[in-house]
Amino acid sequence: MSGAEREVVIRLRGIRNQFGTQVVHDGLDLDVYRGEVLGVVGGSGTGKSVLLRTIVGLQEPAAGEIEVLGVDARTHDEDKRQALRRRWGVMFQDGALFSSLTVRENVEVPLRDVAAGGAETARLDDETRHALADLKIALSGLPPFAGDKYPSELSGGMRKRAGLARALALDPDIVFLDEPTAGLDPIGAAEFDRLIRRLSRALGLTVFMVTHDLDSLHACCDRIAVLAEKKVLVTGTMAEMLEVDHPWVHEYFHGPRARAALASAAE
Ligand SMILES: Nc1ncnc2c1ncn2[C@@H]1O[C@H](COP(=O)(O)OP(=O)(O)OP(=O)(O)O)[C@@H](O)[C@H]1O
Repeated sequence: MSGAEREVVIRLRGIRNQFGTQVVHDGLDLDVYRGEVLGVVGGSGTGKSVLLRTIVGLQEPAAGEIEVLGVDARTHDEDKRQALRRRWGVMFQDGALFSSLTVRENVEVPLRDVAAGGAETARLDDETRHALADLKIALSGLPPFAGDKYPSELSGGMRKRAGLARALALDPDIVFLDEPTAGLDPIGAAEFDRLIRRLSRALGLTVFMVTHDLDSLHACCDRIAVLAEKKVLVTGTMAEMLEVDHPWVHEYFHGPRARAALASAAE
């Protein structure tokens, strides 16, 4: 399907972010299509995490338009913003789990929030909420016993899966992942990549993934967006990235690590 026929679920236009005199983004545009896994890459400090935070409303841009699922994400209508927030899930780098809650209780947090918001799920009883949480825990590839564990009792990889389970709690249209494979060993990272790919395909999830991991780009991303020069410099498939004539992009996609990732993807 060509880009013109696909549904745009995230549309950014003219985004500007700055901290004091430091301009991180200026005139940044990006379209993300429904059902795709988009990998967002760029040098350190190019503003990948700031971009993610901007889309999910944790960072107010100095300028620009943000449309998510057809809704103006910068609307001042708090009800609209809340309704939109329920349609995406976010997994931060360290999982950002509450350490005093079990994994199941962590996954239940968004389900409780929805109930508190008085939406149609307000009648969720404890048993249903537990069952829904357990479903997301299983979907994220965790064993059933993980639900009763506290985050500190889990491995790094399991904590990430728990963070993913929480991000999936409300059956989101879009999942935002901030460096999901950082800190995982190569086997754990490859398993996580496969999980993301499977979930995206099975659930029709759109995935916005900030990553440094070239293996992940090969294994699970449909498209890649490169941040450089304060904007999205280029978007395209991995094959298209190999053709881009820009010093950072060339070094990144042709350097020794890229060659190793390409070789292992071909195995
Ligand atoms: N809350 C903040 N206050 C001031 N400066 C910030 C803030 N958040 C981010 N920055 C700055 O914005 C720039 C981009 O940060 P960001 O974390 O998005 O980079 P990144 O591309 O994700 O980097 P990395 O790959 O190293 O994680 C950095 O220079 C950072 O110091």
